[in-house]
Amino acid sequence: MDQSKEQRILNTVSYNAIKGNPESVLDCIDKYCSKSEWAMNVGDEKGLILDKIVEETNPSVVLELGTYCGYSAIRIARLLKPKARLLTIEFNPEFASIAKEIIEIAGVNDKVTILEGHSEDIIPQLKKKYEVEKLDFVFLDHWKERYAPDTILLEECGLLRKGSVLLADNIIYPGAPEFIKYIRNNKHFECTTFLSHLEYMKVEDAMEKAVYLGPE
Ligand SMILES: Cc1ccc(Cc2cc(O)c(O)c(C(=O)NC/C=C/[C@H]3O[C@@H](n4cnc5c(N)ncnc54)[C@H](O)[C@@H]3O)c2)cc1
Ligand SMILES: [Mg+2]
Repeated sequence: MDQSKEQRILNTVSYNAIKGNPESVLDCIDKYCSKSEWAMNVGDEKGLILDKIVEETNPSVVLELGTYCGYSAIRIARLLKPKARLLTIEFNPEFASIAKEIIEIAGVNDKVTILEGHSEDIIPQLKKKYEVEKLDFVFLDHWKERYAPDTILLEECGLLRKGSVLLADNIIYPGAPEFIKYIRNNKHFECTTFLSHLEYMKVEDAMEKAVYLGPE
């Protein structure tokens, strides 16, 4: 049976990237996905916006929804301070195992834990099972119609604190209209839109940053 695109991405990383060098893994994926096969990594252009917001926030505990091949997990983890950690949720077992290998090649596996399963099942377990108190930073990049319900779930589970930062990919393309409707007219969030482009394409896209202001 011929290989999947994600397996081919792992092959090119394993063959071409410098082991233990996260930048070289990111470059390798970006080159492959812009030259050979498009894939839904946040990419180099939106990646720079992600970098800046992660550096400004300097989070200790990060949650990512939608690991895919691990590109944004590596992007975030490489910027985290020594004790900080990233939990990333992925329900597709093939993607989870490919991401695990790519994250190991990048050398950031000591900071990253891949939680295999549906976000709606795992988020309620974060406090008790994964010893999370509060989330400092959440990157949303999974199915777009899950952005709003999962944001509500994070609030309900008491995982957000005053200043927690949510960053959502693709709010223009493919778009996350329910999430935008929910978050922008919500007095508990302070929103900012970062205009950019769809990864590896000339198509308009954007990321939405939403800072949680607290439950009152
Ligand atoms: C046809 C087409 C292709 C690409 C685009 C453009 C485009 C550009 C982008 O940057 C995109 O992020 C996307 C996009 O659709 N992303 C969805 C990403 C899902 C990943 O997350 C996983 N997952 C999905 N729901 C859950 C869930 N509840 N719990 C746990 N894991 C979940 C999946 O297992 C995948 O690993 C699309 C538009 C149209
Ligand atoms: Mg995306």
